[in-house]
Amino acid sequence: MLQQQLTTLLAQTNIALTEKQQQQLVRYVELLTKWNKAYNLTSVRLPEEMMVKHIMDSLVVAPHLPGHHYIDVGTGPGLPGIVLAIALPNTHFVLLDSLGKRVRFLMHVKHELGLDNVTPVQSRVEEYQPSVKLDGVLSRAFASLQDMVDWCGHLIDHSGKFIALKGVFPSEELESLPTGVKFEQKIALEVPNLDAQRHLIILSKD
Ligand SMILES: C[S@@+](CC[C@H](N)C(=O)[O-])C[C@H]1O[C@@H](n2cnc3c(N)ncnc32)[C@H](O)[C@@H]1O
Repeated sequence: MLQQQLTTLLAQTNIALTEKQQQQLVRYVELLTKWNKAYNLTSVRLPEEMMVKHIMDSLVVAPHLPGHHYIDVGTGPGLPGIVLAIALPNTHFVLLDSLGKRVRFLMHVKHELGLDNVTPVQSRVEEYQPSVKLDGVLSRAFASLQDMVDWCGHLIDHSGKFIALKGVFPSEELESLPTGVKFEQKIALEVPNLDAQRHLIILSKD
């Protein structure tokens, strides 16, 4: 049933996934549903709702990630990082969260899905030092753009990007960006069966 729903949703996008990738996404929703009861991972309880609000909402970011090394800051249960790691198997994602139980869940998902391209890390982002040069810092439901830039500035150099998944276009947040950072691009995202605005906001160092 979840597989059928995923197939129908994917048909409304230009994202092509193999059967294995689709099975991994379905299994991830099953794990989220199972462990949500014990770990309180997301306020979305129903798997069919997760498929739209979490899986598709994260998946539509995949075509907009050039490069091969990203960090998902405040990833929680792995959103968008786990979904993107499934969709982009040649790209590596550090999945960072300060909460131990969420990172334990991510280790379990990594193992269950055989995801070699994710590294779950428990740390406050301000204290984390990447071991490789990162192409971008991703975030979803994490912080204001200003806080994201303040807390994550040390993670990227001038070629890296800050990439935030937002709802309503964050005009006020963009007006109060810290100095040394510039707005590069906004991308309006279409999420099938989701009646809400979604934007990708891309910033870089000035
Ligand atoms: C609202 S949740 C969003 C989770 C996920 N990105 C999503 O879209 O569902 C924010 C997450 O950020 C984490 N977080 C907040 N401040 C943090 C910090 N300074 N460093 C690392 N993680 C942080 C929290 O533990 C929480 O899991």
